[in-house]
Amino acid sequence: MSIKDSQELARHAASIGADGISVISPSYFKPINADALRLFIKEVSASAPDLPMYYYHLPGMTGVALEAADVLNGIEREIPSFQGVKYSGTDLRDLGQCVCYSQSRDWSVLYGVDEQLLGALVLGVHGAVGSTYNYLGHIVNQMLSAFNNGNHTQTRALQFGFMEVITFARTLGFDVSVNKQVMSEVSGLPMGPPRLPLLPCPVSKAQAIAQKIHNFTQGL
Ligand SMILES: CC(=O)N[C@@H]([C@@H](O)[C@H](O)[C@H](O)CO)[C@@H](O)CC(=O)C(=O)O
Repeated sequence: MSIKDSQELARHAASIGADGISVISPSYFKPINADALRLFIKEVSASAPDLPMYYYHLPGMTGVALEAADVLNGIEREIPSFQGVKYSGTDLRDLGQCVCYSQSRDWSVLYGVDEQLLGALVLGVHGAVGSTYNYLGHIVNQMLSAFNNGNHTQTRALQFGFMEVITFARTLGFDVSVNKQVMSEVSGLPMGPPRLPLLPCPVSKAQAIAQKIHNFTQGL
């Protein structure tokens, strides 16, 4: 996504009354350091200065593995509307530093690696946004309740269930198109094909994953 496209989308979000905006790193021409990425986020934010801004850290997709904690460092001085980060990386030390930095600034840190949410909860994240919650949302809610009630045994058991489902899906090949087909299988609502270059997922693959999800949720 170019800076001009991002700014246009930010202006559009403001014009339709959105509650906030979120920016991922550009992934074709990549920022060479955290300062460059912070400047990019600042320029996008300037197109919608009244909207809360979140940095969406998604290194697996963008290929930009800069530490999110470095991006956050001092960002409030450049972007007054900055409100937090969605962290979809697996580096729990970097995540922990983001949570630590956010505490005194009253920002939100949301976690996005569903198979290791528990580690992030222990570090103090404020919420979770993940693709598997499209069909396992009621289970992650149970997990959050168990965690908040101090029931470590149940929290772990539910996290292990997520791990088992996602590991199984990965052995078959798990990407956005597979996930979309799994959503169709689980919900019964046809979601349609993915956009190119993603290819449609064979129905049998999605059905096998949906069966695994069924076994997990029925076994609780
Ligand atoms: C790289 C990726 O797609 N991560 C997912 C996870 O929910 C992920 O699918 C899940 O943890 C399984 O690995 C989300 O963090 C990202 C996501 O849902 C999105 O941006 O649409």
